[in-house]
This record gives sequence, C-alpha cells and structure tokens, in this order.
Amino acid sequence: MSFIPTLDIANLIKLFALAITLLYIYHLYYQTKHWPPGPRGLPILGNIFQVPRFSWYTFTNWKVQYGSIISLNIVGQPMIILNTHKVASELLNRRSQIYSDRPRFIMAGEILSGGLNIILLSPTDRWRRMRRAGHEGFKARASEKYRPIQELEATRLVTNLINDPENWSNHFNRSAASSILCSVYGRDPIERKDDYIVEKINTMMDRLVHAAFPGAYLVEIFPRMKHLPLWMAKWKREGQEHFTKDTNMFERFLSDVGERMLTGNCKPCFASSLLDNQSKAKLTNEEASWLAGAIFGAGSETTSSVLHVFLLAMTLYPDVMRTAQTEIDGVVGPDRLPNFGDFDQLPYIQAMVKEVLRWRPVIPLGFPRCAAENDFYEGYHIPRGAIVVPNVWAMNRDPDLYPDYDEFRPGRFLNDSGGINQVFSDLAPLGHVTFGFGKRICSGLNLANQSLFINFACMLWALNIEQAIDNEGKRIVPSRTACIDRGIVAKPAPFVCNITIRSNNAIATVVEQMKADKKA
Ligand code: HEM
Repeated sequence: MSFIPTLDIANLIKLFALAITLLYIYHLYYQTKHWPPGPRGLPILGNIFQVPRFSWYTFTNWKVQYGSIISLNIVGQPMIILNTHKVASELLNRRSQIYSDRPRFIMAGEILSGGLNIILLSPTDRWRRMRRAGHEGFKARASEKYRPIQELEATRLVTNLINDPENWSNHFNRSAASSILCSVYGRDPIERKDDYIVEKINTMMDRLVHAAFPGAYLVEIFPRMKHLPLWMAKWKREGQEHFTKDTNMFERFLSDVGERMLTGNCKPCFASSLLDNQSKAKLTNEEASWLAGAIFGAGSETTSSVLHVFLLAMTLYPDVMRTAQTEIDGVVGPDRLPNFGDFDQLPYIQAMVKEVLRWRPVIPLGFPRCAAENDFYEGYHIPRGAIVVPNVWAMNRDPDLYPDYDEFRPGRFLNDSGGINQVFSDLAPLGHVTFGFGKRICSGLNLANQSLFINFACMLWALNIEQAIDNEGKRIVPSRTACIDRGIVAKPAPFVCNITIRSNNAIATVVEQMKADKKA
C-alpha cells in the first residue's frame, strides 16, 4: 500500500491551491518585512480583527508597544498609523506632495459624489480650484463677515437653552446647522433641527460615511466591479440615482441664491461670493454647487459635536466655568451679551476653544490620507497606496506638550501675563491638531473657531452648567470617556446636566437682544 497520494486531477488542484497560498503568504511577508512595526496578524486577513470600534484608544495603547509609527495589514491593504506630532509633521506637512491624497472611496467618492466632493477628492486640478475657492470664502478675513450671523445664532441658542434646557443636544444640532447654512446659502436662521435642507444634506452625508465604511461595498475590494453594467449592479444604479438627485438639489440651492441676488434680496454668503467669482475661480456650475453643499456637510456635525464636548467639560470642571464667567463679567458686564468686539479681552475663552478641541477631538483619527508614492521614513517602508491615519487623539494627549493631558485646563494656552499664546508649539501651532494637517487642513477652521468662541462666551454669560442631582440627592457625574462614534465624527455619549439662568437680568437682556435681531 502506498502513502503517496495519487496525482489525480483533484489532488493536482489542491496542490496548486496550496502552492499559490504559500506564495501569497511569502509575498506578503516579504512585502511587509520593512514596514513600520505593528501587531502580528493572521495570514491573509492580517490585523482586521484587531482593530475594534473606538480604535483611537487601541492605537494609542499600541504607541507604547510599537512606537510613533505603526503598520497594519487589513486584508492586504497596508495602513499606517501616525502617533506623534514629529512623524505626522514630517509626513503630512513636509512631504505633502506624497501625503495629500485621499484613499480611493469608489462608492462614496466616485459613484455617490461623482468625483465632486472636495473632502474625498485626490489633489487634482479640480480639488485645487475648489480648495482655492473654499479658502477665499473662509480665510480669516473673509470669515469675519459671518460674525453677525454667528452672534445672532448664539443669542438664539441661549434663548432655546433658557426655554428648554433639557433638549440641549437638539439645540446644539440646530444651532450649528443654522449658522453654517446661513453662512453658506444666506438663508434666514432655521427654526427646527429637522429643517428640510438640513435633513437632505445630513442624509447625504450619512450615506457617504456609511459607504466609506470598510466592508460596506464589495466594489472597494474588487474595483473592477465599478464597470459592471447597471442592470447587473443594483448598488451602482442606486448610487448613481442618489448622485443625480443630490446634484440637482445642490444646483437648486445655488440657483436660488443667484435668483435672490438678482432681486437684491440676498445676504452676503459663501454661495453669493462663489457666484460672483465663479468664472475667476474657474468652477463649473456642478463644481460650485457641490463645493457649497460639501462645505455645509463638513461644518455642521463637527461644530455641533464640539458644543457637546464643551458642555461635558463645563459639567465636569466647575472651576474652569467660574474662571471663564469671571473673565466675561469683568469685560462685558451684566447689561449686554458678549460680541466679537470683546474677542481680544477674552483670552480665557479663546483658550477654552483650543482646549475643547484638544481635550476630546471630535475627529479622533483625522481624515485618512493615502501615500501617492513609495516612501521611507526612518528606514521603514511606506508602500504606495497605504492608507495613512493621523492619530489625533494620541497627539492631543502628548505628555511632553500637555503633562496633565487628561485634564481640561484652558490655562495651558495662556502666557505669564494672561494673554493667549499665539503659537503654542512648532509641532502644534494651533495648540492641537484637530483641524488636520498640511495642504488639506480644514478649510473652515476660522469659521469654526469664531462660532465656538461666541457660543461659549454667550452661554457662559447667561447660564450656569452643573451636574444634575438624582432622586436620592446624589450628583450625577457624566462619564469622561463614553462616546458615540458616528463613523468619522465622535461625540460624548448622551448625559444629563443642569442648565440654569444666571440672573433674571440675563433673561431680560436676551429677550431684548432677540427682539432687536428679529427687527434687523
Ligand atoms: C470644529 C469643527 C470642525 C472640525 C473639528 C473640522 C475638522 C476637519 C478635519 C480633521 C479635516 C481633514 C483635514 C485633513 O485631512 O488633514 C477637515 C476638512 C475639511 N473641513 Fe473641517 N472641521 C470643522 C469645521 C468645518 C467647517 C465649519 C467647515 C466649512 C466652513 C469645514 C470645511 C472643511 C472642508 C471643506 C474640508 C476638506 C478639505 C480638503 O480635503 O481639502 N470644516 N475638517
């Protein structure tokens, strides 16, 4: 009897499959040998099962074990995690010609957005033209023209919090959406968070985030599927239908602004300056429409999530709240709400904006980049096509820059004479890296900073925020860490707190201010 299997056709196929698998594993091993260090994964599947939800915590723990740059293999797709300012600054700022690309999102970027969404675009000529137009609209000087809108929205937010404090989360969502919608499309403030336009754009953003999620669509793993005929690919058919509808919607929003401009009935807004400068900016109608729509999507949920973080910080750090209120009371007094004229005299509130963004970054893993070429960093190979993820959470908690990193302490951004430290550190000039890096740093950071400043100042002028008390008279301390991960944006898990008015005079002043705003 022979123990050597006979080489019939079935055994030949098995042998062939085994050889291919071994070759593939060897190829992967050879390829990954010079990658940055990282946890050992499974053959073929790599580290896919080691990347949990809220993965910024895991990546930050791995920093201790593997260092400032880590590599993972996600079913053959290399992923590089940047854990320190030094490595992020070197790659994303200094080598921006290699690292300004985004990973390819076929469903989200190419089918649902038709290659028109600035956030998902590769650094092509189209991205450059859109980016320039976005910069013109929201650079520091240009953002100042949105200050009246932001002051008005801050008063509205305070009014809503006085009238219905328990619904603070909805008020934050409405307020952020309204403020950015007015800035982008010059619309009147929206009354409800489920406003028609807000809902439409948010639904589109949710669809994009869902589509970009790893594993949501097979076409991301097998890109050739993109070319399947429509009758064979329901997902593609539906994606294209959404794209057509969204494009029509954005074009309608823009043409509506154009019509209001003709009748002299349009407030200055981003869309109106886009239309004024469209030919200079060399944007087609489709491009201009998508740029305005994407900007609303990029700015609304992010800003609202930061307001949630602010409330959590105030609930956990009453001393910080009182220090801020003392500053505001000294500068503003009891008879009017704070406004942007107070900006320079409120350095503690400016520092608070930085600290809220640092303490709980609402995009803890930034927005992914992609290596456009093979590259080497400190002897490690970063392969072309690798997804590059800046671990913003870890950087904002760098113990060398922020020794007590888990504490909410705005004072870290003040100098000895109590003024704001304009450049906190060469590695994190803004004091944090929550707005991203290099050529793709957030286009709306000036608008966002302004909005946070005026909202914090007005809320703290009018309101006290305290821990709620339960039925047994005990304080309800919200979790410092529990959060909701919405795909890219993360915000604190729901919590209760007590929001009360600081004085009756404040109510009267807010009511008067609202009346004046309505008249205007
Ligand atoms: C506090 C609120 C905000 C945060 C935390 C935030 C954060 C970010 C981050 C992390 C990125 C990716 C940067 C990178 O790749 O390095 C980004 C991109 C972007 N943000 Fe913001 N953002 C906020 C508000 C806004 C606002 C209000 C606007 C619009 C007025 C805006 C418009 C954009 C745009 C257009 C991009 C894409 C830039 C590109 O890919 O070239 N963001 N933002």
